[in-house]
Amino acid sequence: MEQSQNVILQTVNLTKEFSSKSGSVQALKDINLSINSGDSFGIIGLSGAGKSTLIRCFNFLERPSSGKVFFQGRDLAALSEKELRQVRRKISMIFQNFNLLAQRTVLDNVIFPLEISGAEKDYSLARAKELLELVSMGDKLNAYPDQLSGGQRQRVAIARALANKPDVLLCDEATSALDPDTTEQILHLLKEIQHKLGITLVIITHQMDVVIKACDKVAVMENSRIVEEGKVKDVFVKPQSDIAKRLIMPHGELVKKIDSNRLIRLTFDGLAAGEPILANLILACRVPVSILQADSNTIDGVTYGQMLIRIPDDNISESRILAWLEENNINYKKERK
Ligand SMILES: Nc1ncnc2c1ncn2[C@@H]1O[C@H](COP(=O)(O)OP(=O)(O)OP(=O)(O)O)[C@@H](O)[C@H]1O
Repeated sequence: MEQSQNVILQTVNLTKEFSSKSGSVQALKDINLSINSGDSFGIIGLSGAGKSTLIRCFNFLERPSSGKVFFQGRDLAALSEKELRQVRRKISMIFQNFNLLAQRTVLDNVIFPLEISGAEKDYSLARAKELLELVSMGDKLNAYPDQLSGGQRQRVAIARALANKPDVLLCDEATSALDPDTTEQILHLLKEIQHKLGITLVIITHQMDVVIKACDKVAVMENSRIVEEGKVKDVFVKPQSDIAKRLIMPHGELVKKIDSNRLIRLTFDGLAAGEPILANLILACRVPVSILQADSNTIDGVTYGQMLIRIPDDNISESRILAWLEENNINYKKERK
């Protein structure tokens, strides 16, 4: 299979079907995805979209029903069990519920995968200590998992996942059980590790915030398919699919509740975000406008924002406003109920 040298993980026409007593479920349909080495790649979707199944196919914890998965150009289906075990060491994983061994200390949890891979004792001890320093858990070597907070447990899980020097770290809702501050710290740690170790991150989440904070690229999943893919800032500023729009600005319920059909959503990029767009619009068009919801985020040091506004309920005001938005190159979309 031809692929760019930079591609580390690739799926080609990947499908996965589960059979159960109540019938079969198509968890993945025709997934074609290429992840480059060093990327921080987000996969976002609502519950049941197929994200976990997809990430589990990346290291063959789940075998595809059809299609291919390539890791560093190697077709995983063609590997022996032994080769697959070696590949799995290079594609490690962290989880929402941390999956630490409760009877082992922090240090022994990190040593565990090194024991399994047959590493020498002295090396394992030194490597585990070094990794626990890296995740700021060097002072908790002898603690047990149930003596730690969620954020600390995830730090230990990250250290453990790095033990065998993986090329890819798969993160399955790794921050979903954490509070917002701890989430931020863990995402910061993951980014730091990505830069320091040159590792590829694949982050599964249902939260757009996580993608914005930690990823450069994103694929949006819905009903077992990838419906949109691109750089995070492009998807954030101009989401194409309805599901991406919902995930970015979940105002569907709000729009339904508002007694007006004259709603406009503005999306603006870094250049415009600092400018008083609304004040300028009101001054230029001489119409009252109210903000119903506003949200902005900083990606790569540039602010991107969205705003849902209500405009007066008459055609003249509306056409004046739309003309002004066009003239000023501001992205907008009329929202319908
Ligand atoms: N082992 C299994 N047996 C049967 N059905 C399964 C199995 N694993 C997943 N599914 C089904 O496949 C679909 C996709 O599930 P998956 O867990 O991949 O979605 P998800 O996007 O990760 O959602 P969540 O965040 O809720 O886990 C769902 O309909 C789910 O019920």
